[in-house]
Amino acid sequence: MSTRLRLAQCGLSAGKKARLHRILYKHGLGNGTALFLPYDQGLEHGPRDFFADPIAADPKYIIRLALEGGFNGIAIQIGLAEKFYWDYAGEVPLILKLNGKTDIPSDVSPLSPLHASVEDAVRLGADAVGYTLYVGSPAQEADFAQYRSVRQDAQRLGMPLIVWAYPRGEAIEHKGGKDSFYAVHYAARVASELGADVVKVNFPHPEKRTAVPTAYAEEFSSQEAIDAVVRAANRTMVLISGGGRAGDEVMLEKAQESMSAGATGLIFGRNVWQREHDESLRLVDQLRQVLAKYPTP
Ligand SMILES: O=P(O)(O)OC[C@H]1O[C@](O)(COP(=O)(O)O)[C@@H](O)[C@@H]1O
Repeated sequence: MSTRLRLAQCGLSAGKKARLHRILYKHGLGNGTALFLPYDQGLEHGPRDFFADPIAADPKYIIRLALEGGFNGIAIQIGLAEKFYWDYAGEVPLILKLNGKTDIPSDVSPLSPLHASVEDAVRLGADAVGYTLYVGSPAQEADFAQYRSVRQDAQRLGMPLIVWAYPRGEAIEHKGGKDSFYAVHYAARVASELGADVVKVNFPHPEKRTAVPTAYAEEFSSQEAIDAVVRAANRTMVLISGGGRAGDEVMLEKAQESMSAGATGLIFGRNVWQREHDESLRLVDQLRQVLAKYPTP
């Protein structure tokens, strides 16, 4: 289904539609696909993520990289948005991440607390908000309740809601793991059931089959798995996460399979900025070439 059709059929408010239209058609390739730059890892993982290329610790450098690379948007936390986005407001869309946590506590029962609001996003000129939902966490009940208040605010204020649907916690570790096909497939469906406008998922790994429900125990190719994930999200647009550093070939194949499955786009962070500037732009250019093959005018 084309992005425009999705926007037309989803009963979105005019505010959500206008913002999504701006992100998808006025930035990036302008063809209905999206390439986002996530930069919340300083909170989620700590400064260790910047060791590979220390300049990446500088938020100004990253925002400029997003502009230079022709990204559709940059996802950052409130502190960086307030101190750094102002200089570039409107030049590259802002996705304000509303919740987040450190990785210092164990991942047994994760919950990502809120520290910004949809009102903050409106004030800062954001075109979308991001919420991390830990699908299957023992703290899921509190997470769902917190998510509900964000969804209602986003609905009221016409702000598109992007859900980082991340299977996490003790239970999923015993059922294939957080990036098994079973886990990612389920997460995509959960985000759609819970009213996300866009869902961001990890690329599924069908080979991770230990203790998964029997329906997932047979062999699936990675293309079959990502096809099913995008279908599971139905009218919710899908973005595929980058994950930790991997080879360029692996990343390009992931991009190709995701777009061919009908994903709206990619949200690659560490694989883009954990390297020298020219190398970052070279990978971005290759990713844009993949997106250019899947326009949804
Ligand atoms: O899988 P983890 O460790 O929770 O990673 C979370 C991080 O991954 C992202 O979702 C995507 O970024 P990357 O492309 O760097 O993986 C970030 O927004 C977030 O900080």
